Amino acid sequence: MRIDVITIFPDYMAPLREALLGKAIERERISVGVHDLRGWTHDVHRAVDDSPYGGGPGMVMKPQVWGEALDEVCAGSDSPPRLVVPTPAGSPFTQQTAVRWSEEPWLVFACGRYEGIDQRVMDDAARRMPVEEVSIGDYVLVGGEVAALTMIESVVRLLPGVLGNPASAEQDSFSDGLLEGPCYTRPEAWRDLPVPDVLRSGNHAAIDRWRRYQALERTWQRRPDLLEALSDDELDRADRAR
Ligand SMILES: N#Cc1c(-c2ccc3ccn(Cc4ccc(CN5CCCCC5)cc4)c3c2)n[nH]c1N
Repeated sequence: MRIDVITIFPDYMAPLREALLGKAIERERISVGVHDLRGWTHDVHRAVDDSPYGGGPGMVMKPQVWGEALDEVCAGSDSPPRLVVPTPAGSPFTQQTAVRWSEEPWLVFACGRYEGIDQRVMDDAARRMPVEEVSIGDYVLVGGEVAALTMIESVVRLLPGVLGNPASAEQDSFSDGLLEGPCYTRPEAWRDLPVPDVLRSGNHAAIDRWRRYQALERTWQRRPDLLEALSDDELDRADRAR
C-alpha cells in the first residue's frame, strides 16, 4: 500500500515513522510520502487560506493550491488513489471503513486546517478519483492531521505482516459487533485484586463463554447502540455464552 499525506504541518506526521508504522515502512509493507502543501504556493507569503465567501468565522483553504498539489501527488499511476479528506462534517470512520480501505493500493490524505478546504477541491478531485470526506468522531479538532494519523494506523495494522499477532486484529473490538472484555496478566493477585478464577482454570470452553459474556455485559453497559446493530442470531449466540 502507498500512502500520501498532504499537510501544512508535515512534522505533525512524524509518528508515521515510529513503532508499528515505522516497521511496516522498513519491511516495505507500505510506502509513505508526506508533502508540505506550501510547496504549491507561488506568492511571497506562501498563502494557503483566504476569507470565506458569505462571511463567517475563520479562513478557508484556497482551491488553487490544493488543486495543484493533488494534481501532482495523485498523478503517475494507471489507477488513481482514493482521496481521503478528514472533516468534522464527514461520514463516520469506522472499523468497517478501515477494513475496506486496507484493500486499497493507494490512499491520499488531504489534511485541512482553518475552517476547512474549499469544497470545489473535493468536487474537482471526484471527477477523476474516489473521494471520501470522513470524520473520526463527534468532537472538534483543529485540523485533519491527527485524524489522518488515526485512520492510517487503523488501516495499516490490518495489512498482512504488520501486526506481530494477526489474531489480534481478528478479535478486535467492533469486528464481531461487541466490545472486547477485560484482560489480565501476571501476577495472580495485585494490590489485593485477583485474576478471575476461570482465566486460570485451563477450561478453554468456560474461558470462551466467560469472555463472551464479559464482552456482552460491557457492550450493554458502555455501547448499547452496538447491540441494536447485532442480528438476533448473534445475540442468541452471545446469550448462550452466559
Ligand atoms: N476527521 C475529523 C475531525 C475534525 C477536523 C478535520 C479536519 C479539519 C480541518 C480543519 N478543521 C478545524 C475545523 C473545526 C471546526 C469546523 C466547524 N466550523 C466551526 C466554526 C463554525 C462553522 C463550522 C471546521 C473545521 C478540521 C477538523 N474535527 N473533528 C473531527 N472528528
